[in-house]
Amino acid sequence: MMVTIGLKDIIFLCFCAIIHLTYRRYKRRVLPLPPSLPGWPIVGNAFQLPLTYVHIFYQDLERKLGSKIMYVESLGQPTIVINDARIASDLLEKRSAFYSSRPRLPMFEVIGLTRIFFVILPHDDDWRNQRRVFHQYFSKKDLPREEEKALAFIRKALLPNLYQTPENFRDHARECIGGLALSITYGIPVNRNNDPLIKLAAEAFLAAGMAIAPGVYWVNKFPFLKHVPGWLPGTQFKQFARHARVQLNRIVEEPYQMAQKDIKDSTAPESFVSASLENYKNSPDFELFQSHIKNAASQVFGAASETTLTALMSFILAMLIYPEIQRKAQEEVDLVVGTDRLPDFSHRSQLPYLTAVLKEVLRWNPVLPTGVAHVTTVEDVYAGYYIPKGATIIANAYAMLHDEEVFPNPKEFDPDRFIKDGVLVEDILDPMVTATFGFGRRVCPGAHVALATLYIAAASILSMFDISPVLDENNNPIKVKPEFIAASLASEPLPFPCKITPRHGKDIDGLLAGNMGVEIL
Ligand code: HEM
Repeated sequence: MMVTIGLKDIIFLCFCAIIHLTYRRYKRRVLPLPPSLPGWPIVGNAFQLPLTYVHIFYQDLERKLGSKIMYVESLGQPTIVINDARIASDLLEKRSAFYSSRPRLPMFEVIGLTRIFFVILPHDDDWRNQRRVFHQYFSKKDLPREEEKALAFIRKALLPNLYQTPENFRDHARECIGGLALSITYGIPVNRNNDPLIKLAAEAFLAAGMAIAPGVYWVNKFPFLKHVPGWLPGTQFKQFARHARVQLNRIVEEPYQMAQKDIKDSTAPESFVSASLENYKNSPDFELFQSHIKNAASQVFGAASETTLTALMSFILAMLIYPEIQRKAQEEVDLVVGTDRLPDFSHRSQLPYLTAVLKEVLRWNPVLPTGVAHVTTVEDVYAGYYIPKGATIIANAYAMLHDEEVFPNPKEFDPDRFIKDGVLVEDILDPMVTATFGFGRRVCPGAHVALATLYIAAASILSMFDISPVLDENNNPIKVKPEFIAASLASEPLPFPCKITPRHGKDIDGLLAGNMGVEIL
């Protein structure tokens, strides 16, 4: 059927367009932006925004401006900061169709790898396809498969290593979590100690985390800096970017090629890569999906390692600083598990105090305190405020989880916020569900895997070891102040001394029988 458009229709369309444009201009002129710091002409607030502890700066800004939704601008780039979980949910979840893209990351452009990791992809088809591939494998109903692997890595790698060389606890935690991520993703053999891919990944993903973090690099604030020649003073970020490109390319390619070889040789156990390739092998778009699978795999490896490690290190730090809470959690584990077995996943639902401890770990030191920024794809109005199209949205998980009205005395580590008379309370914001893992369509799709890993690591450590302060030369315990990395996406605790010793009355050799001496997992 032919549709003819007459002059009347054209006039009507023009009329609608004029009304629409006038309304947009009206909104922009009449509606205020959210409360903001006064900025300078052209640069806006660029010089007022810090490069470190950005989440704390925005928490303080809330007090100055008296608002949990704020506006800052850097060289014309608008940013909306949200310090409240309900507002974040109203925008990032209820209006997720328009709040789910990602901002440009000039530092990643300098590195030259903007299309690989789907955490930084805009809200487009490549992102949709990679996220779909991810969900198909890591669905909640398949969690027992990941739990089994996590149990094996904790028992065969983390616990024996902590028993043999406890002073290297941070390296052991990194190797166990990294190895687990490598194994889940690629199914390739992993060395219990000094695996070269885990070492490479730690460096490469730290570099990626710094390139994504809202502070850290001036080029993310002043994108024109990426055109400045690398020989000029002050452009070390360009050398850093070259180095990061090589490392990130290697971490995308090397484990994937190893997995493919094992699949060809039929020696590969099931993994995200092998199952996903099998799943798409008859698809007419197989080649396209092969590249999605390779990229999504490096994303899984990266997203799972640094984050879960940060949560585990926060747990160890909290147990060190709050020994009475550690004792209470150990008593619960002993009561449920007994002293002659190791915890497994069947005990999880019977350990409410440990669950409260882990919620408090995620609240006390949010793993990604400023989350991962979203970006708006249309202009919008919220609570009478104008939200521009293309605005960066920072959902400040730290401010939400340290809100004094919800969590009195927020710097104190206190699991009793989440438990009353031995029962988990339900009428409080739950860090296992809200803020920690982000919001809306971009919410972390691996949260269930992360929580399972954190649970089994924490329960196993509590059941076997005491975490206590190192003694100084006068035999006095060294007091550790909780301090966290200032300039990265993940808030990893800074190195701290601590003693990890077998618990009195536990037959550690008996408990670990069959798990010791496994060098390749
Ligand atoms: C304690 C550990 C973890 C924390 C705190 C965490 C947190 C987050 C956060 C805040 C985001 C961004 C959400 C948003 O944009 O609103 C994210 C994204 C993501 N996470 Fe996690 N995560 C953790 C572990 C994991 C694990 C174990 C996996 C994989 C098995 C994973 C896979 C991903 C992926 C693939 C994305 C990108 C999602 C997208 O952009 O669509 N994460 N995570």
